[in-house]
Amino acid sequence: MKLLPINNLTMQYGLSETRRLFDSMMSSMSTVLRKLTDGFYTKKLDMVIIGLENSGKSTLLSALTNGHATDTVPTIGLNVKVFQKGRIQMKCWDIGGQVQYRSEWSQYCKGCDVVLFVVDAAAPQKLSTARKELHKLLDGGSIGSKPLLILANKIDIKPHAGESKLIEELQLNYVSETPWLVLPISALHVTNLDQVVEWLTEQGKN
Ligand SMILES: Nc1nc2c(ncn2[C@@H]2O[C@H](COP(=O)(O)OP(=O)(O)OP(=O)(O)O)[C@@H](O)[C@H]2O)c(=O)[nH]1
Ligand SMILES: [Mg+2]
Repeated sequence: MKLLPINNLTMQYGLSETRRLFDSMMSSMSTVLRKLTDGFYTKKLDMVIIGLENSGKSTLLSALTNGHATDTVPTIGLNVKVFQKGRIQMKCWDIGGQVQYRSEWSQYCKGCDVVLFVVDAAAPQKLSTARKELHKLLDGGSIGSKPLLILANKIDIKPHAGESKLIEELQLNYVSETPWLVLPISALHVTNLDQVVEWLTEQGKN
């Protein structure tokens, strides 16, 4: 197409038609530019959610993606979901917590950028098993220096273990190579999930 100067266009098409052509050209250019810059700024973050069965992993994932919890059934194998938070595209692997799926955890930890470990803070009798499973991954080098977020879930149930009890029960004070943080949440009631998103977004920027 031959490009004509604006005054030639005006003579050929009239003022209002020239204006319409000009506006549509500018709008196409800005769409192209926006697509280019969006692609440039969007970052990707791969995460895995692990933890014992019934700790609330799938509830957490549904609350993160939908903004509210939905009914869950025990996960057979795994679920995967992709969702966007700000400029970060997050891909989340939610692996079943029953004994037969735990051997898969280490592979997914190795393949992801960050690890979310969910514990049922209202079930203190399960904390020693959670500790053994977590330390198996830490000692085996599957997490290494990847950021680890420990989510103390079900804080809506009373009583529940507080942060210092969890740190002690999970023996987190001995963990030095892996940067870790404990956050109390209720996936069911969407309590403190804004802090989870904030932490994830921060990791996605790095
Ligand atoms: N009270 C309470 N219940 C919760 C919370 N989060 C999850 N639950 C309940 O805990 C049960 C198990 O939740 P899931 O999300 O399916 O647990 P999961 O960790 O994915 O379990 P697996 O898939 O078997 O490993 C469900 O009945 C949830 O409604 C919470 O914050 N508070
Ligand atoms: Mg599940």
